[in-house]
Amino acid sequence: MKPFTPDIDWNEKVISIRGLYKSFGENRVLQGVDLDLYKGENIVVLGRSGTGKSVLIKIIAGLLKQDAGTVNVLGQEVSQLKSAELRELRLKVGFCFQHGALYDSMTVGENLAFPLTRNEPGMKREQREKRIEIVLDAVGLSQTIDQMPAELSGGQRKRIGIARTLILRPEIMLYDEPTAGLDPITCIEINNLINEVQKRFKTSSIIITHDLTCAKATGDKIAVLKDGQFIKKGNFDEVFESDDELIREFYDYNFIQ
Ligand SMILES: Nc1ncnc2c1ncn2[C@@H]1O[C@H](COP(=O)(O)OP(=O)(O)OP(=O)(O)O)[C@@H](O)[C@H]1O
Repeated sequence: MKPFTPDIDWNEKVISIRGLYKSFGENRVLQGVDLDLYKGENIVVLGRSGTGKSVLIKIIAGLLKQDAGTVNVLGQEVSQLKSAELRELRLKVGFCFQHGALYDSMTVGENLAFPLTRNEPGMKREQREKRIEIVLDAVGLSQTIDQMPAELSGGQRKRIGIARTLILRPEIMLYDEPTAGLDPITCIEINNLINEVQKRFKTSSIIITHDLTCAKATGDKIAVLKDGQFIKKGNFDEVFESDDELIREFYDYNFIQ
């Protein structure tokens, strides 16, 4: 299990969700979700494919609108924000997409510079280069600055995707399936990186996954999503020491298949 994280501030919630509902036509995806993320905490949202994990983080990032319920992020009610306010908030909420979402025609350095030139146009070139240096160092890939994304391995692309999110210095990181499609050793490296980012950049994170090894390594808390609701929350041992049939089923599914 992940060692105790001393830096969590239990007095400050950075995300607070109450009574969240979201359907697509007849497909009722989220049916009364409550969740609190504290400053400095990593929460893993665990659930099988199609349970609504991505929908949840897209609502948090203001990319989708809920049908009912409240989503408070860094003190602001996301659904009430005007588009300029939402843009401001999104700079503080970094979204790490499943496939890294890098631009194939740009070098790694250009991919990293892009969010800065777009969102902080007044920034001096040296400052931009310094920021790029810092995030590349943080993900351990300084040597790739002039490479094209096609020349990188899957794991390296994920790292650069994380660096590109970090470059705007977000307070919250949302990781969408960070270990999907990676071999077990690379998964461990990504899990370690997520924990290093938490420590070094003082971020609070929601990590969505169906990878129990990732959940165990990165989650200060695990929240298991099933049938549109969280059926269990707690640290890894609290969740998985349970005799609850739904939890056992999920555990067995991960380790047997
Ligand atoms: N924009 C959309 N329009 C219609 N249905 C959607 C939309 N986005 C998601 N859904 C549906 O919502 C459900 C949950 O999708 P979601 O992508 O959140 O699952 P997930 O838990 O992240 O799964 P996975 O682990 O496979 O990524 C699915 O049934 C999906 O088809």
